[in-house]
Amino acid sequence: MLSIDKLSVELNGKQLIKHVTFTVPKGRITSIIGESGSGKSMTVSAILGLLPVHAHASGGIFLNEKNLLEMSLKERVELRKMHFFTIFQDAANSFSPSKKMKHQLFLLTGHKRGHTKVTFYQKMRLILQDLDLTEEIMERYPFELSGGMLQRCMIACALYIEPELLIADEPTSALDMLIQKDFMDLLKKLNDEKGTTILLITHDLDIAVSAAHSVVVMKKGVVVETGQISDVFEMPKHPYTKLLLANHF
Ligand SMILES: Nc1ncnc2c1ncn2[C@@H]1O[C@H](COP(=O)(O)OP(=O)(O)OP(=O)(O)O)[C@@H](O)[C@H]1O
Repeated sequence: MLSIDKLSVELNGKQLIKHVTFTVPKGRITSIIGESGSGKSMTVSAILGLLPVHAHASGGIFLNEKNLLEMSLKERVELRKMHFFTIFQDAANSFSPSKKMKHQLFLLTGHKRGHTKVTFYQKMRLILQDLDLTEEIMERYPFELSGGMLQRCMIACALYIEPELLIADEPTSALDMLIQKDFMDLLKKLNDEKGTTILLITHDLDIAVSAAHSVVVMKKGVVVETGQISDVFEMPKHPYTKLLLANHF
């Protein structure tokens, strides 16, 4: 569904990622792993069309066979709005502190889909109930909710939007252990029940192995290994993957 082909990103004469190639199959969870600075977030920024201003991307990012790098800015904004949904590390930063949750949830979902507020309330209320969030949270401000509740709100948005691709960039890093598991269970449920394709970026190998079907291992801006998670974790081929796993388990 999403296919990254020899993607390179250069900024101020420095190559930040080089010839990155991997696929994100439809309906599966694919995880990018690698230590800090390996290029995980830069790859995601390129996919989202959110690279730093002077960065230059080359190669291909194909969504259903269309190369995103050949699209106009306007087309990419539209594509991001209609087909992608992103959950970042710190949900608190995804929301404005000065607006009630109902306005922000509407902007992230119903508004994007062209729904009226009445339709939005009807649908969102049911989704929140399913996630054990009372609809009363819609009347609250983000700072009145916990980090775990805010990440659940992001899942609620994904359930509403049903995006073609959900990108979760270190979604559990700001959560404590128990809430992390809870969040990952919801993400897996979204994939199981709705067939949502997920690209999960994490430096936490436990999270990758518990959730993903396949894995992309990055080191210093390069993909060193890809494959089914069980194959890569049981029989890693690249010395860097071996080292990562040996240091972890
Ligand atoms: N805005 C930027 N300007 C210049 N260089 C950058 C910028 N953002 C990232 N880099 C560089 O790009 C490379 C890849 O960084 P990236 O943030 O993609 O790594 P990462 O694997 O996501 O790390 P982390 O897990 O710490 O987020 C690093 O060398 C980093 O220093």
